[in-house]
Amino acid sequence: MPVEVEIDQTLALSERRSHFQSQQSTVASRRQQAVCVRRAYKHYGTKKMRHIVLEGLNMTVSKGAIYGLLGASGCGKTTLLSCIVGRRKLNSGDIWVLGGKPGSKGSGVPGPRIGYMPQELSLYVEFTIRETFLYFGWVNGMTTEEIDEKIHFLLKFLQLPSANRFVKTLSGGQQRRVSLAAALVHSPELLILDEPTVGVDPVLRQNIWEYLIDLSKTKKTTIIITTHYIDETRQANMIGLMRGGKFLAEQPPEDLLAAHMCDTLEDVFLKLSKLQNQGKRRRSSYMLEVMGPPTPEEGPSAFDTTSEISGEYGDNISLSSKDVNPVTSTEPDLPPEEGGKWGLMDYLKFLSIHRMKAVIWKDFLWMWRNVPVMLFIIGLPVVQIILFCLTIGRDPKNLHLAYVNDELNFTTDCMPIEGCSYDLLSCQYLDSLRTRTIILDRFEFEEESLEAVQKGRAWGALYFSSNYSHSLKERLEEARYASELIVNDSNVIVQMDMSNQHIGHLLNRDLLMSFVDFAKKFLGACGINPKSANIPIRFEEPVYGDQIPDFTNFAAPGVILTIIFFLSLALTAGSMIMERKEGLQERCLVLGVTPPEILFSHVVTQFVVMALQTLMVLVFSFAVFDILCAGSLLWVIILTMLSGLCGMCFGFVVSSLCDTELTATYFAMGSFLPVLMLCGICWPVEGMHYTLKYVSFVLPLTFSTESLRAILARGWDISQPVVYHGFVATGVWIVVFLASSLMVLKFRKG
Ligand SMILES: Nc1ncnc2c1ncn2[C@@H]1O[C@H](COP(=O)(O)OP(=O)(O)OP(=O)(O)O)[C@@H](O)[C@H]1O
Repeated sequence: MPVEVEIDQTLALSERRSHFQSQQSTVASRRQQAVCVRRAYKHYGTKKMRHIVLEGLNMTVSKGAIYGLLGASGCGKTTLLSCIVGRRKLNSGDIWVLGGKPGSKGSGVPGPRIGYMPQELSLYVEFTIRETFLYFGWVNGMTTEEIDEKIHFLLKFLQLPSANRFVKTLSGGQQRRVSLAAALVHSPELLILDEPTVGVDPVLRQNIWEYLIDLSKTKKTTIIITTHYIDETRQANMIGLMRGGKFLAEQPPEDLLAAHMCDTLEDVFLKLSKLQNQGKRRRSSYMLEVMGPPTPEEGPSAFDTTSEISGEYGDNISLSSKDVNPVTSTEPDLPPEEGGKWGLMDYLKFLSIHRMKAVIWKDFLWMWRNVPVMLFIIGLPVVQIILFCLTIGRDPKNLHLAYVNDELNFTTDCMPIEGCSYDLLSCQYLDSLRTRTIILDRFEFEEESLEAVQKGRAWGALYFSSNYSHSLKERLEEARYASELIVNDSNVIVQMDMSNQHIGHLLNRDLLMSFVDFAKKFLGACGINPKSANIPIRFEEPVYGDQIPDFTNFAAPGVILTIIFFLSLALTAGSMIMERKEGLQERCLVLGVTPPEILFSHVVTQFVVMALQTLMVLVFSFAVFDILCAGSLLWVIILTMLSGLCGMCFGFVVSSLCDTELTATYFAMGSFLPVLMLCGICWPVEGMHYTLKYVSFVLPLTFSTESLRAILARGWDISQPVVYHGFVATGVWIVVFLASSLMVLKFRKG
């Protein structure tokens, strides 16, 4: 049957026209509605790959109405709801919610005027039911007594088990009911429920609907509900049928059924979808079908396309002017129409104590419920510092050196020699080498000892000629008259494997120092001043540090700061991304918790963890492994904690930029090595390519590492520029990271 005939049979032309003509509205009248959406346009993706989700959509939800938002999966319902609660922005078009523009100053949206049950569970499953209600109630400014009163009713009504049951131990359906209850707990003016009846048995589903109807009648609560059980929305006052981001219709259910002569709303949806597919549902043609042509008196402007009709713009048969609960003069004052821009002072003013308390309590409770995870997080830096102290900077021991000593027959060994003896000086030198934990492997021929080095069995080959002792004696006694042959034969010939810089340098040092030791001992025994064995440069006690500097002490400041910085980064980014992925952050933001409140509560809770990590790391570094600390421990603690705070703030940036743990991990890993290499942690900045030095100066750990090194090795205090530069630079980075993450959190909501 043709469409126009169908509709003619159900609604008289004059009646239909009256519905449409009453739709003319002004901004003032739109603001009187609970929700009013006009010409909403929203797309995702880039210009090339644009995915249009809402296309000129109009929607009107009267105060106190139950509005069923129906449509196939992916048609844009959740997107529309996110725009309504102020968590996404339209690309164009207008939305008024409870009289104000969502997200504008003074609109109260997002905020406790709204109760939002998202599609995902969005609950802390480690909490009990009561703790869940306490959290949502406190965020919304309720007292514990008020919440407890409400819990009793909600548990009974939603057939939930004991309030002390953990959410994770509930069935899927029970968990969704807890989520629904969390949206109801503070009795909001506008309830937005995204598929609240999934997994709920038919009897309970009917109870929920009855409760919603009661709420809308007695408390004038406006309810927008999406569901896949289309026919349950017969009980709604108004239905919006959405398809492909457009409204096929926006009418009371009984009118829809009557107009399309269907028994079920599913049939209506199917019928309208077919019409849309045939391209018939264009406003220009369909308006004529529904309303008839304008009379000569009305003129062509009667159906002016800019006039106000709810439903899909230019593509609807809305009768939404049928107010369910007409607005009366007793309505509360409307928020300012244009809220104005949020300034810094507004943010500070909106740091609410009760919300901060609730969020901080929630974060601590989460930690308490995840004790093994927290122990791991606190224990991890300890393991890392232990590994560092046990592995990095210690001198390699038991290195092999091959030698050939032609002063001896291969069958005879060096015998101990006491006193001033010029015999077998090679043996005396070798004894001195052995005291340095070097393993000496004797070979008969030079080729064999060289082969041992070539095959990697020894780090160097030493050769003593057959008249080594004699030549050395001659060289000492004849000095300037010593012949070339004498000088050559008195040398120990050394061929090293220098492929490993550290080991090569260490053995070179040991070979030289062992010779000095041997010479001193020998000269002393022969009544000559042993000091004459020293090279003629006298190294006095160093001003700072030890005569033989230790790589552990050099690397420790950078390593301590890196451990604390990156573990704080990981903890913060991880927990923020987890909250966002599970919809917990979104739910929090819809309730009016502001980004600064989320950040500050994370700072407070994670600061405690970071302080414990710092304490453990410092105890192990200085008390257990005796890393040099010549300066004040107080400055060390403050600087380390500041670096941890800086890492946390960097974690905020990472988590606000990355959507998944994987991208955050790549981000963190990608920044780890550059920081390690460029911040002077494992090699002095002075050795870098000069362009990289400038890069190094704008990285967060460069100044702090230098500062900590100066405190630990030189014992300097905060009055020294090198030291206070580290504190100032870290403070600046904290501010930069915090500000950047706040900006990203504010603007990155689609
Ligand atoms: N952040 C996003 N980026 C890109 N596309 C998105 C994003 N969010 C949603 N979409 C797309 O927009 C369309 C509408 O999604 P939306 O979640 O609003 O649908 P829906 O009607 O709520 O679906 P369902 O009933 O399955 O929840 C979908 O095609 C989805 O893939």
